[in-house]
Amino acid sequence: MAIATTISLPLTSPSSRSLASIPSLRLSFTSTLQLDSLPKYFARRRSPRLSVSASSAGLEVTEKARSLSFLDHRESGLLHFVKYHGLGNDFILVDNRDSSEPRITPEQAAKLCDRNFGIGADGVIFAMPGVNGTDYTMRIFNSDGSEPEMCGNGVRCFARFIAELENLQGRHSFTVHTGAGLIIPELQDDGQVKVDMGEPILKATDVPTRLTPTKDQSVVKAAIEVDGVAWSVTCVSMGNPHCVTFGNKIEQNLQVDDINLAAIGPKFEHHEMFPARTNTEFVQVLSNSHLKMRVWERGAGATLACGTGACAVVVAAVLEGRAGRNCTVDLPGGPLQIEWSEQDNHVYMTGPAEVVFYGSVPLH
Ligand SMILES: N[C@@H](CCC[C@H](N)C(=O)O)C(=O)O
Repeated sequence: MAIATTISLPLTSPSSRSLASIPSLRLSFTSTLQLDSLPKYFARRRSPRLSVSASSAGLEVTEKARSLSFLDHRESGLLHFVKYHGLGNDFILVDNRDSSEPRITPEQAAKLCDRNFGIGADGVIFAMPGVNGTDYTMRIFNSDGSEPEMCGNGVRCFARFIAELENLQGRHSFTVHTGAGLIIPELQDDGQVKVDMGEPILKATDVPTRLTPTKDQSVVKAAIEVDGVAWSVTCVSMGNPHCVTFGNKIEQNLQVDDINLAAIGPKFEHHEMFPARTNTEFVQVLSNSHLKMRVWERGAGATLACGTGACAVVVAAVLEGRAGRNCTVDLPGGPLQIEWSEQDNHVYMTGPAEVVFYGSVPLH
């Protein structure tokens, strides 16, 4: 995958004026001593810094020019980011390690996620200081500006982002506080990221769903009418709510390629049985260890992949007796390996995360 770096340039062409005469241009910058793969503004937290001044670059800058920096103004209104994707589920990653407040508002996030007027993404993810003894906190805004508790593909991207930002000193794993509790990603030698996604939540009121529990306190193979059709669903929370279906009254075994997601997805998402809205997974069983799914995400619509969704799908498949605890889940963007461990009841997700490009964007 080619990596493009977006470079912010002054609006005035330097060719028409000498560099030093541009009053707003400040020519000092900092750079890390190590050869970083991220641009200079994503400095490693613990790296010593080397200051390169304007004079060492062979250019003169007046005091006045220093105090009236055009780039300073531009910089202060810029958001530096790295775009990542996990199987086509794409995110704008923001280095927010110096503050527990997201650098941008939900409204700004929604604008940046717009695929025509913004950068284009399914969500914005903030890498923040850890709390309660964890190494980091991850927060995320969906592309509609709502804030989910967790994001599976996002946390793999987050892990790769942190590994670029920080000197992990040989560590391959760290702890991440999320709205879904403690999440532990582990960077593997082959570049994939394995994530301990914690325990699934099955109690109906905690998912949350208003559907009447069918088994203990959980909703397994329950009937729900959506758009005039009786669907069979299992509700699972991976910190965020999921409604998993393998079929309905008309089609007991779904052929997921035939589903009109844009039509049916929003009807599930906003159904009165889901007070916090829901993500919905439509699943086809290919074998005892191989599932195929498409997803309609709460706050983001149809996406190419959903990590928490794939985890919920395997939990639902086990509860419905349709598959074993170790599955390959095919999503439109590619496969994820999911295991629901019998030993610790945790769900483990393994999959890729890739850099797409670096950039800076003015904030409005
Ligand atoms: N794509 C994500 C899930 C993102 C959050 C979701 N849209 C929600 O609102 O719960 C994943 O990979 O898990």
